[in-house]
Amino acid sequence: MSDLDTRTDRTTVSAIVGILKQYPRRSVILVALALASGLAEGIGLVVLLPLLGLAAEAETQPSPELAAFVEGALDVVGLSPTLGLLLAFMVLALTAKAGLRLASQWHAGAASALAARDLRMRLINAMMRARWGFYVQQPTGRLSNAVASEAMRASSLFPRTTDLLAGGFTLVIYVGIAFAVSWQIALLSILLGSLMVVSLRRLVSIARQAGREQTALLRSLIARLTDGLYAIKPLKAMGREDSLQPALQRETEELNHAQRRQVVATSAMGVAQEPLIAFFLAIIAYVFLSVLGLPFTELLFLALIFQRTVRKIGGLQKHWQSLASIESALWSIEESIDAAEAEAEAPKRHGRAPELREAVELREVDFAYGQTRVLGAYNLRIPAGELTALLGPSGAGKTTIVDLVTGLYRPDAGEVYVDDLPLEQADLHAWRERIGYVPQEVVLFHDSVRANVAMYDDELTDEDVWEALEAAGAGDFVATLPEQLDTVIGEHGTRLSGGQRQRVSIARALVRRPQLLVLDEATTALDPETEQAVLRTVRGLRGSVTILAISHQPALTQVADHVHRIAPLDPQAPPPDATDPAGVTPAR
Ligand SMILES: Nc1ncnc2c1ncn2[C@@H]1O[C@H](COP(=O)(O)OP(=O)(O)OP(=O)(O)O)[C@@H](O)[C@H]1O
Repeated sequence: MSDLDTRTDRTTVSAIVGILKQYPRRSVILVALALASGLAEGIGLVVLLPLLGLAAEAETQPSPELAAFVEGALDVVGLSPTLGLLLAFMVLALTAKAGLRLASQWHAGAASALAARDLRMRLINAMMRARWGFYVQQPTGRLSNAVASEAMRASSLFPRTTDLLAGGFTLVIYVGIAFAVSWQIALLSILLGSLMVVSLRRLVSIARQAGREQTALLRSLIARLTDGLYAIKPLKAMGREDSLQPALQRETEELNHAQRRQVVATSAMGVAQEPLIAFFLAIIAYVFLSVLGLPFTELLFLALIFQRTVRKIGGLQKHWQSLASIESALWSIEESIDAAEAEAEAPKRHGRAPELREAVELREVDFAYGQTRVLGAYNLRIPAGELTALLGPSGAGKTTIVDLVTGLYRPDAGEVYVDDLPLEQADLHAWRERIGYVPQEVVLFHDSVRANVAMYDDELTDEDVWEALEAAGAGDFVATLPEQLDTVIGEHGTRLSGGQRQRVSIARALVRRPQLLVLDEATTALDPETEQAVLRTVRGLRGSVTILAISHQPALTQVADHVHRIAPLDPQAPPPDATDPAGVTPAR
């Protein structure tokens, strides 16, 4: 389950500290509210003392000093400790405590939503800035899961941390009161409370482990499901959807078990605390009444203090358990953010904006995917304003060349130049803004034709979109669609034919009038007539637009100004010399 389990710096404490440090102002407010509500609860308890004094003989008063302190405090403001006043005070204090808890929870809820938003935005921003290589390594479902479910689970660390702090403060106040009443009962509360924590600590680790398993399983399940849905058509067509099901079912079952274990551990914690506290109370009552012969009123108050203090200790353990069960969601989303940030490209507007006037050139470029060498000292010149065709068998490295030209990959050696500007020193974003790219696999959104062509660029008008559709040979069929530009084309454009999808994709590449148009097998799905029409349009763009086209189709070679043939590198062969292994054949 990756390094979620093994990184020793990732503890519940570091999760709490991390989240508090990230929101210092909100944390201070939350801590102050927690403190105030703890105080209010403490006051509610302390005014019980004179009440008991009123109810019983003064000498059986459990803590005469504390009672005298309350009476003195009331005296300062000119009030005497009557039954009505004390009861009113208690109700007021407990109401104030409830109000403060409400304010604290409201604030924690808002903070939690903020934390979820921030985690999501950090991941989304890091993903958008990441190199192409990052996406190649990631199942997309994992990232979707991080944005949707992990951010939500991780953000609830904030309110749970506040609950823990509030519980901690109240405990400190209770322990203080307990000491003021009787140091013996205070020590007993701490001792037996700690004993309870130690005996139930296994339930915390069960919840933590179950939380980790859920995080890992959700990650894997959503990634698998996303992949499966992407490929659902061939799976269905071949009756193979069932082959996907066992793994999905297994993970769903495991998720169910992990979730159940967490629920059982959480409820067992609450359930197990009660009898333990009752057992402790019974022993205390027996010892105090029968052995020490304490009056009942005193025992009542001491038992109340003991029970409240031990309950607070138990409450802290419950909050701790609840934090432990979700901390893995934070580690998982942080892991995705770190991975994306480690692959960050140079920031926008960094370097010189390339002006393509002469040519794009690959000079002595070496490139390998890990151990797979694809290009060795490769040279290619794509003259500005002309149509260059790149031919070669499958796997020869044509798409890799396109990815180097667009700066999606960096060469291992050699360089890509735009005129005389090495891409290394260029403003990559500005360069890509000048590129129109039609990928081998058409990727369309479940949205309107307009959105698919303009790609949500508000500066593009409907006229721009129609013009691009006409140029791509798509104007006629879009005009016949029921809602024309507003027609929603389905998931991945499934409501269109393959050729229609390809034309929409070409229109998308043309709509911003690129300087460099890259067509990666862009006309393969078109009938010969449409292909000819599109190629005529593409050819007509020469002069203002530089075109790099990859194709197996002879049609392209007939209209290209230059045809380059590339052969796959022999993995056994020594590194090639500086001559172009592909050979360069001017076609016209
Ligand atoms: N991300 C990657 N990781 C590892 N190897 C890769 C990766 N992408 C491509 N390759 C390998 O690099 C080689 C060149 O791939 P590339 O896609 O550039 O070929 P191509 O000429 O465009 O092929 P086709 O005509 O089939 O699209 C192939 O052997 C391929 O298996």
